[in-house]
Amino acid sequence: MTEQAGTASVVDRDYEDEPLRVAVVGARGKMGATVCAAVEAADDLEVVAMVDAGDWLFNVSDAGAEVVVDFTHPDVVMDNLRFCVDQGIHCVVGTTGFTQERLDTLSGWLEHKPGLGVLVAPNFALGAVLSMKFAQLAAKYYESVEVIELHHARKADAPSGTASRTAQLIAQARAAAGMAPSPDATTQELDGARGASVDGVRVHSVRLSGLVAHEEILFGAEGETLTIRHDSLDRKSFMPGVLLAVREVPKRPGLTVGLEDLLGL
Ligand SMILES: NC(=O)C1=CN([C@@H]2O[C@H](COP(=O)(O)OP(=O)(O)OC[C@H]3O[C@@H](n4cnc5c(N)ncnc54)[C@H](OP(=O)(O)O)[C@@H]3O)[C@@H](O)[C@H]2O)C=CC1
Ligand SMILES: O=C(O)C1=N[C@H](C(=O)O)C[C@H](O)C1
Repeated sequence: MTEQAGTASVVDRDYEDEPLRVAVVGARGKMGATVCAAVEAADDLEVVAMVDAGDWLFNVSDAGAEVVVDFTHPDVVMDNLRFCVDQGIHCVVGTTGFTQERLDTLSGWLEHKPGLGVLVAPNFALGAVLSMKFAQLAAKYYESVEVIELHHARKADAPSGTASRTAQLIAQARAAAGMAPSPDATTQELDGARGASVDGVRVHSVRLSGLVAHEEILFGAEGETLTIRHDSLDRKSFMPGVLLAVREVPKRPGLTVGLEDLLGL
């Protein structure tokens, strides 16, 4: 992907009856291809550019895109966003790898672009967003918690962005409630057997052909357990959330993280 800073300002929309012009970056990937089909099928949206690895990113601005949807790779997404922000193009980002440092960098860029919106969501599936919310609610009632995420074998990153975010939200809820760490008497373990610690919450990653995207949040207390499970069985499950974000992001200046606000959660 070729990147070059531009100077265009945020596009003002005064032709509401025309379809919103959308560019998809990562368009030949599993998610990108599904997004292209979903956008094309929506009467109020149109795909004006499809860009993938090795393509010229200026195709996006040359095509007059108003919103870019990025489903690429954690290694390249910040460069893509830098370009889009410089060009004044709103962004919907599904690509994972967003640390707090990256989000802060993005917020800093947006301070210089009043009116420009970027939405970053670790998961666009309704059930995944609800699962995170339910987990936040349950967190303070259970002394034990662990997260298991299960994905297709071609996934680049582990743990998943959704599992990391889930663990962070649980950790915040536990800290706010003044809870001690989950009990764990392990003194001897094979490396990795207890998963990764995300803000003190254990996260386990399974990679298995045949799967799409799945997550279980396990809570435990004396004499009971609670399991919250979500399954994306098809990438179409992400599309209502992606399309909602595409329609909403031009109306939401600054950085929005997650779909919760858009869903009224
Ligand atoms: N937020 C959500 O709801 C969801 C998020 N995701 C995330 O989205 C991302 C993509 O997932 P997925 O579609 O499965 O991955 P894929 O590997 O199938 O697709 C990524 C595509 O991006 C291309 N690409 C790589 N670098 C660039 C670049 N610099 N510019 C443009 N295109 C580029 C890749 O090309 P090449 O293969 O040649 O490198 C590939 O075609 C991941 O981070 C994943 O975790 C996935 C599902 C849902
Ligand atoms: O790579 C995937 O497939 C997915 N990635 C996102 C993540 O890492 O959380 C969202 C979903 O789990 C599918």
